[in-house]
Parts: sequence; structure tokens; C-alpha cells
Amino acid sequence: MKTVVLLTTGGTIASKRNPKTGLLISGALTGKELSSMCELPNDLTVDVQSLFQISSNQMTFQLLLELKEKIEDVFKDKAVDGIVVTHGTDTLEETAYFLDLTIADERPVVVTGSQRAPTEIGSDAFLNIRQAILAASNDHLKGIGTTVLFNEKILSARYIKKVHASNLDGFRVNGYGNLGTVDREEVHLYQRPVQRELHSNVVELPSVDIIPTYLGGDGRFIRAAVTSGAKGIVIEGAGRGHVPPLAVDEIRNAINQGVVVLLTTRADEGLVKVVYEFEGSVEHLLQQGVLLGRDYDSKKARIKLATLLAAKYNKEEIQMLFNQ
Ligand SMILES: NC(=O)C[C@H](N)C(=O)O
Repeated sequence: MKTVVLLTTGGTIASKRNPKTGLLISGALTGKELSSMCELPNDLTVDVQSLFQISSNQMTFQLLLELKEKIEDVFKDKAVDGIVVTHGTDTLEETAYFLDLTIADERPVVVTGSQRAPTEIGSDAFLNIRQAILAASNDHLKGIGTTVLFNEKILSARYIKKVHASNLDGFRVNGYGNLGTVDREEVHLYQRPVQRELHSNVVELPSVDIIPTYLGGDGRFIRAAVTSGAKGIVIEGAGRGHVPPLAVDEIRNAINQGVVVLLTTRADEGLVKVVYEFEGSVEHLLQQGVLLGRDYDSKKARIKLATLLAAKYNKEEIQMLFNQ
């Protein structure tokens, strides 16, 4: 019989309503309480372990590292076939991507959550848990890194994004990353990523900020990030990656102070690329020493930049790893 470990970390999937206020308390349920409400597959062993009981807006770099260490610890047991992590949906995409970048074991890690609480009408909690367990026990998912199971879909952690604040179909992957489905009890994997990116020597994550750009903006927040100790900054430019001219001096200043500045686009799809020449263009920013973040969503770029800085890559290597 296969064995899956269900690690619970909180979120709406583990929430309870406060009878006094009528509001949901994310993470109020322990793993045991949550799993006792679910109809778990009975042809495999599910070992339930509560790790955190938080709402996912409380997730931190420190907790990410604790979760990674816990998963590594669980995988020391060769009898375990896969792991499901339940997580609040608000920051699920960042946690899943961090695990994808850092968990070396070939066995499946599947992250899931729910948009509706277990006690709400039409909750997606039970189906998502059940299907995540089925996916995590499936040998076809070996070696493809951490994936996300949501609304019957197996999605790539690199591309997944929460696109709806409440709808059951709350997660999408742009263009790529739809790896498979779970149709009731049947797991179908129809694509495998061509390459896996792995950085296992990550023990501490440095502070990295995301700073969006917008019409008429300037560099005040970039300066604030530098003075408050950021080691990396993801600048979310417009279109191909353009920033307001008034931000350029602060970007140069950040780079001169040793901060790694990486450029992404606030557009949902497409690449950051040198196409134009003007003040604040990608060409101009390259001259200041920025790195280009390809088509990475800014939140994913931040997780990856923090991971690469933690693994002590230099700027050239970081650029190469973002180009892949
Ligand atoms: N649907 C959810 O899980 C949202 C919740 N606020 C969380 O991220 O913890």
C-alpha cells in the first residue's frame, strides 16, 4: 500500500467560522481535525501531520525554510511515496515555487488549498485534498518537482498564479504549466517540464523586495528598500520592462551599493527585452547594471532571486539562471 504524508499549514482549507463574528479564522483546524472531516482514499495510508496553523498572509521566509526542512525530514523515510502540503491560497504560489526550487527528492510534492472553508456550501476543500493525495501517490509525478493541485488540475509551481480572489477556479498558468488533470480518481499527467531547476544549498533567505512602477512614479520606494537592508529588488516595469525616468537614479544607486536589481514586467505575459532607447528603457537600465527577469511573474522572480542569492550565485550566474 502506498503512503502519503499530509502536511497541513493552515489557510481557508483549515478554517473555522468564529461564531461570535461570523468571520473565518484561517488555519484554526489542526491536520487531524481537517482530515477527520475528509473522505480520504482508503486504498493508501495517509499520515497526517500539522506543521503550522496560520493564514497564508502570515507566511515568512523563515517558515518557508522550516517547511522545506520538514519535507526533507519526512522524505528520509523511504516508505513515504509522496507529500501533500495544504496551504492558504493567498501566497500558495510562492511557497509552491520555493519548494520546487529547493526540494531535491524525486518523489512528488503536491501543494493544495481551497477557496471555500470546509464548512461552507460547495467547499472545494475535500476534493482538492483527496485529489492532491491521489496525485502525490502517482509515480508519473516523480521527478517533475513540486506541483499544485487545484480544481482538478495539476499545475506547474513555476507558472501558477492566483487570478481570482474567491472563485473555485482561482488558479491559472499562462500558456505553459498545465501538466495534467485528476478526473475523479484518475490521475492523468500529459506533460513533463523539459528541465528541473534545483538549488539545494539554501539555509537562509535574504530580504528581497518587489517595487512596482506606475505612471508618474519615482524612486522613493527603491531608496527605502536599499536603506532598510534589501539584498535584492525586483522592479516591476511596464510593458517590456520600462520604468519612469525619475526611478533610474535610485536604481543606479541601489546597484552601486551592491543590491541586485532584477527587472520584470507588470504585463501578465511576455518577455522583458531590449527594444527601445529612451530614459528608463530596458537598454538604459542594462547600462546601470540591472538583470532581466524574462517572463517571470514578480512574485516568482522574488522567490527565485532570494533563493539564488542564498545559494551565493554571482550576478552573471543569476542572469544566466533567469535566461534558462
Ligand atoms: N483561500 C485561502 O486560503 C485564503 C486565506 N486567506 C489564506 O491564504 O490563508
